[in-house]
Amino acid sequence: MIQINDLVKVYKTKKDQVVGVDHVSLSIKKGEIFGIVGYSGAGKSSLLRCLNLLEKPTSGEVIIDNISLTKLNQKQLRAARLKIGMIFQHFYLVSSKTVYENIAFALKAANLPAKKTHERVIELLEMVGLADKKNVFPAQLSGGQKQRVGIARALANNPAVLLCDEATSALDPTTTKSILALLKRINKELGLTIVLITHEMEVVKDICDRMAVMEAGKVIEEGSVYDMFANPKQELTKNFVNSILQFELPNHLLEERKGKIIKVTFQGPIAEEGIISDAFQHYKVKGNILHGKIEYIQNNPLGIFIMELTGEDDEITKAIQYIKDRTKNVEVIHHAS
Ligand SMILES: Nc1ncnc2c1ncn2[C@@H]1O[C@H](COP(=O)(O)OP(=O)(O)OP(=O)(O)O)[C@@H](O)[C@H]1O
Repeated sequence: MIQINDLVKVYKTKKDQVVGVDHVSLSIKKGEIFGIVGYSGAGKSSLLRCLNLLEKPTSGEVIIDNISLTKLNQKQLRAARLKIGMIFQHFYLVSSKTVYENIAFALKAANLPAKKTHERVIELLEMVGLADKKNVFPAQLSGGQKQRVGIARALANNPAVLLCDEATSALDPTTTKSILALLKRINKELGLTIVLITHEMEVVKDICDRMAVMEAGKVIEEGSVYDMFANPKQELTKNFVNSILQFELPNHLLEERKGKIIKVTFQGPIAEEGIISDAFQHYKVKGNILHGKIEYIQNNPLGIFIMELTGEDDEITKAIQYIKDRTKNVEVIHHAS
């Protein structure tokens, strides 16, 4: 659906040049929700804005729905852009127009008869749950409602792709959840491909199917959201995952322990099985859970437990092996000295 080939964006300033996007290649499938995460300055906005050519790439190619956007002339690009909706952190609604007019304005380029425009605006307002707000001005809306107008406007021309630029970053956690639920619903109902950029891993965990992590203009890791949570490889990805799974134990707690401390990650349905209690039954080992959590990522359980094992060294080794054989992911994080 979206193919990004060796994309580079260099900003030239008077004195020097800044690389915003550094040789990025990505494939985003039709109908998926793809998240791009990274800290400030990583190049997320630059990459997203290159996807609809709001920023002109310095080199490389962007192909959407088999059309190479980077090869189009201005007129062709204007037509192609109608198929790419975009929403923003700060909504960018026109303050002097009502909700209805803000949405109708987006339909201007489509040159629909007035009746059709009216029907479409009403349909969009219903889709985003704002039918009763059609005559109010943006200043009278909450942040979440403004973003709903932004979504309705972005969907006006039936786009195939929706680009979301930190769309929930200005919203409180409850409103964020409701906007994410709306995005998920339109993704399912309309088969819309969604690309979102965010610095919040929670957003990715809630609605994305796959994700990429960016640092210094480059994509340093990509994969299914579940795999990235279960088995992050790069330090930065681990930091993002830890921002949700927060499993750092205080040093003094580690120092007070007498046994071996292990971190076990259970993937998929296995998280629901009693592997640990089985291990304790089979071997003369006592376990003390120091931290534990089961997260559900796209309805798949991912269990992470940190525990102290005490007993004979030999028995502990066997118990660890028993758990390892069944979970594949056991890490000894501390030995008592
Ligand atoms: N118009 C511009 N002119 C010059 N440099 C720019 C411009 N836009 C972005 N940059 C630079 O490109 C790099 C990537 O910025 P970008 O805004 O894409 O990152 P980001 O990950 O989206 O960060 P943030 O979340 O803070 O927006 C940064 O070093 C930034 O300073």
